Formats: sequence, structure tokens, C-alpha cells
Amino acid sequence: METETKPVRRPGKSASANKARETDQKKDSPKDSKKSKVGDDTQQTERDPELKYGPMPRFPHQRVWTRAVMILALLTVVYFSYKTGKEVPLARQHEILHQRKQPLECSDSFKAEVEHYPGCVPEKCGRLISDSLITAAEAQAMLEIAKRGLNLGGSLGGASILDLHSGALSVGRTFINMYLTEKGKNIYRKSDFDTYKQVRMKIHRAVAQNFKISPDVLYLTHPTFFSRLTNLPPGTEHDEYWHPHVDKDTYESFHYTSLLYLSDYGEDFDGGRFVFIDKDNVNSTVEPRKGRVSMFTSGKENTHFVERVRSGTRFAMTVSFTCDPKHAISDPNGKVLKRVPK
Ligand SMILES: O=C(O)CCC(=O)C(=O)O
Ligand SMILES: [Fe+2]
Repeated sequence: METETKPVRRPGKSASANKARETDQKKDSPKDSKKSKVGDDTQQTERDPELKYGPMPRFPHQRVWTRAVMILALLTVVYFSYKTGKEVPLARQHEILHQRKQPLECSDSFKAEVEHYPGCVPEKCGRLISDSLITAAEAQAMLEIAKRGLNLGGSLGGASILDLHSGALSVGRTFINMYLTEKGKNIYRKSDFDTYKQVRMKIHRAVAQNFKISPDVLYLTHPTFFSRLTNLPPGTEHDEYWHPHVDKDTYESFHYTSLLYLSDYGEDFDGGRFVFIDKDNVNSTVEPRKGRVSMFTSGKENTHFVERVRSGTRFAMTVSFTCDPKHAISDPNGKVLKRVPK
């Protein structure tokens, strides 16, 4: 054991200790005192190890106890930071990103799934955020399209959706087909659908390019929709948008998910960040920015959730892609679909 403790004199603290040291110094011969200062110091520290190594232990097993307490404190900090997890911003609202990529290994289930579709397997799974794909004018036009439709309905709770393809619109606790209503049937002009298609095509090409697949093996799929989120308490389970999920599990046909943000985090709303739940309890956060596009593979490697909105209104669009031509949908034109997608 290393902690043999004796009562120890502490320099500068005890008058008797200093006195003893003075007496020691007086005992040195005048000849000795002419020796170099270095020599004197060395002798003194040799006699008094405390000066060299700091205060010596003062109670039994002091060193053991000190170390135990320090290790315990360190473990406590490590444990709590592990439990709480870390947050790494992937995209801040004030940043203007041309392309921020975060490549990842595909989850086994996603890899097994996309292998059924030759040419649709990504070179690498992961995420990409871009603020330079969609222009400010396009983002504004999409926001106006979203607001115009959503203003005809709205959920009782905090999440309302509008799907221009099927016409589905949240109203109260349920959904209606907006195109079957008097106000909804002529709400959009051809120019609105043209803008929508143009934006969709840009995102479609960017997804294909980023994941290094041909745009021809990628199809727009259901549901592709606008969302409007607020802090209203949920009226039904459809309003609970904050649960962690894997898109491939929630929406069977999804292989690639993209999001177009239509409002600004910290300006139009608070809360409502998009959060990827990563390995080792690390969360990568995306702060919505108007016109920002986020795209990612829809498997387990991109498990995520949206934080509850604390205040304001958050508009976004989920644009979904599949590798399975059976699940392809066409661009909207305001006509009622003969076959409503499942
Ligand atoms: O609006 C978002 O940021 C994400 C929405 C989402 O996770 C989804 O539509 O599956
Ligand atoms: Fe999702």
C-alpha cells in the first residue's frame, strides 16, 4: 500500500515548522552559504519532500480516497453525458449550404431491400442537405400553394397535411378529398402544378445524383405531401409527429426521402428541428430553413424524429421516392384520382 501517513509539517502554515526550518538553515556553515543557490534548494527539497511533491497525505489512506472520489466523479460525468447523448448540428438555420453530405453505412435491412431493384442501390447510404437547389422564388411559390390548400381545412391538433396528388386534406379529426369540395376543386391553376413539378423534378434529379443511381429507376411515391405543424395538443394519433421512426417502416414504399422546408426555424417557429438519431447516442440536427432540401436513404440508418413545435407554424413538404415502379405516382393536376393510393 502506498499511503503510509504521518503528521506532516505544511510550509507557510505552521510557525513551529518555519522556525525549525530557520534553525536548520542557521546550522549551515558560512562556507556552505556561499554555494550556488541551486545547491541550497536541492538540499532543502531533499530534506523536505513536501516542497518537491506538494502536501503529503494528512489522514489515513488519503491518496486512495482522493483517487476514488476523482474516479467516481469522472464516471458520473461520463454516465450522464452518455445518457443524455450529444447533439451535433448537421445544418444550422443561418448557414447557407451548397451541399453538406453525411455518408453512412446502409442498415442491413435497407441493403437487403434495395438489392431487389437493380440500379437503385445507393453507392453509400446517408444524408445530404442543400440550400442551393431550390430558388427563393420556388420556395415562396410552394409555400403559397401549401397555405392556400391547408387554409381550407386543418387538423384539430398540431399536424395538418395536404396531398396534392390524392387531394387528401386534414380536417378536424379526419381527412377529406379537397378536389371534391366546391372551394377546393378549382383552387389551383396550371402554373401552380407546373411549379410543383419543376421543384419535384429538381429534387428527383438531386437525389439520384447524390446517391449515384439513375433518375430513371427512381419514382415519385405516395405519400408526397405538405405539412403544417404547430404546438396544438394532439387531437388524434395523426397529430403526433414527434415520434422517432424509420420512413421505410412507416411508409412501405419509401426508399429515398426528401424534405423541402418552407419556413425558418427560429423566425417562423421554435422547436420543430429535424433530428437524426445516430449511433452512440449522438443526434444530428437539421434546423429548417426556407428552401432547404434534406435528402436521405429511408432505412434504419436514418432513424429520425421531428421535435415538437413550441411556437409559431412550421411548413414543409415531404417528397418521397421509391425504386418500385408498382408504387409510382404521377405529378398532380388537380383531377380526382380514380385509384386512391393506399
Ligand atoms: O417534416 C419533417 O422535417 C420530417 C417529416 C417526417 O419525418 C416524415 O414525413 O416522415
Ligand atoms: Fe419521417
